[in-house]
Amino acid sequence: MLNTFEIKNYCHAKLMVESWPIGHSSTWCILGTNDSGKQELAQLLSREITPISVEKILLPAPNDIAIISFEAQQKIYEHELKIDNSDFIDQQDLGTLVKEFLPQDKLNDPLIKLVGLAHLLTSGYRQLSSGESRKLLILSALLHEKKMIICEDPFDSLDQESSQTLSTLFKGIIKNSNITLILLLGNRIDIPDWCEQLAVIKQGDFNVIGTQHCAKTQAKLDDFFKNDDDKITLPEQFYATKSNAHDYLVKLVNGTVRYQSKTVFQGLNLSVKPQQHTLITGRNGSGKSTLLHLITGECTQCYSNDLTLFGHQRGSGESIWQLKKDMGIVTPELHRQYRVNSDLLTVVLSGFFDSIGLYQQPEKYHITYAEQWLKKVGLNHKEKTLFNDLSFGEQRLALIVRALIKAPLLLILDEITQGLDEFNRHRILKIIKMIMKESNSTLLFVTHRTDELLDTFTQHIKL
Ligand SMILES: Nc1ncnc2c1ncn2[C@@H]1O[C@H](COP(=O)(O)OP(=O)(O)OP(=O)(O)O)[C@@H](O)[C@H]1O
Repeated sequence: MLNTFEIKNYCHAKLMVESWPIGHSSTWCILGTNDSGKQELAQLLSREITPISVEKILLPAPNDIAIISFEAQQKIYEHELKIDNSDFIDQQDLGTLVKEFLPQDKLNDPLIKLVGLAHLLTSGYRQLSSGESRKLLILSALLHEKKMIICEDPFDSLDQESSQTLSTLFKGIIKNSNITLILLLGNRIDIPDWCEQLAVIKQGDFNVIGTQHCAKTQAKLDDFFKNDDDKITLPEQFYATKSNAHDYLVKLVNGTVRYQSKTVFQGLNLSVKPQQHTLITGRNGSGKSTLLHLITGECTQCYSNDLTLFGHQRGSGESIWQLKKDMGIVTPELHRQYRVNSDLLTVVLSGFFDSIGLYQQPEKYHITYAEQWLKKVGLNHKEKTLFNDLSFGEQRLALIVRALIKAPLLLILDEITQGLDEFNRHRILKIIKMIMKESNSTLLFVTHRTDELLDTFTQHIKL
């Protein structure tokens, strides 16, 4: 007989589940805002947390459960950094290879090609783009035939085609297998139409609200996401941003980036004039982040390229730190790298000094600005919370504020809304739109989400 999964009267300091008849081979979407308890729910399912009391808990064995989330990706990345032996072996240590994440007897499985990872089997995990690493974890869970797959915001960081492929894949697999699929979502638009059951979680309180295609369920969902349209104004610094004295903020001529035998792009021309807000789109792995890393100096091939920033040719004396004074940067890479465990206020203040961690004494006005910004994104009550104790979405918000705080000439924003719930996403998009319309800052913006292709962008680069 097949097991049917169920939880009844589960009580934990941060989570309360009265009744959740999960069933078997079922599909669930659990909706909740950032820090609503979705993370704890995943930990409940994988038995990483222990309840104060529980009446009934029937779940697959922890080994039969896979959790795919930005937190899980971050943990793997940190592990990979720890085992990196590049300094000792005198060559680049690739770390764990993509193929080592997959069952060795299934390395020819057609699913690998279908999700676009076949050409990356011998790449190291750390070399993958954010979308590629997400696809790998999903693929690994499917090929390892986990009984339950819990996936947080599965479509965040996937390009349109990959999202479609994944959705079709999930739909087919669920129909023909014994997998129970639980999607933890922060945005209503991410609910796939094939998902049967919906539940919500708010401040740790979990409630089933019904089947998806039912008017009553939709009404409950609308009520859950009801929002008093909050009025946001830009801080004064944005109106005082100096304008750029040069014709171009960025000029890349015939740009090329290669890793060993792999060419990420070549012959790429990009010029961004002041106020020429630029949208960059393209498939996973097409080189969007690499292009931004050239500009931010993270990719050392900036020196072998004909690249001019704020009128300074790269490699002609101006240090990246001097150039970074005029840049505000948020990228998945920065989020991965921000591992100094300071409190939230300190993280935001570090934006004034372009540092990871804070090594300079901030002025009083810095602190006032930081507090004002935290209030604008609803995080003022958490200013003393350690960065690592914030949810992934809250960490992302903190890094966005860190980039905005000095009202820079150039804002480099790479998939910044990853992990944000729909309230926070719309709030950030509103701020971004105001910056484009009302200030002297110029945006370089990468996204996969079609509702983020704002009409305020004046240039669109497709890679
Ligand atoms: N250090 C490296 N060595 C080898 N390959 C790399 C390295 N860094 C990136 N790549 C590869 O270069 C390609 C482009 O990566 P990049 O992160 O720029 O893609 P992207 O367009 O931003 O993708 P996504 O939409 O998934 O974020 C990817 O296939 C990635 O695996």
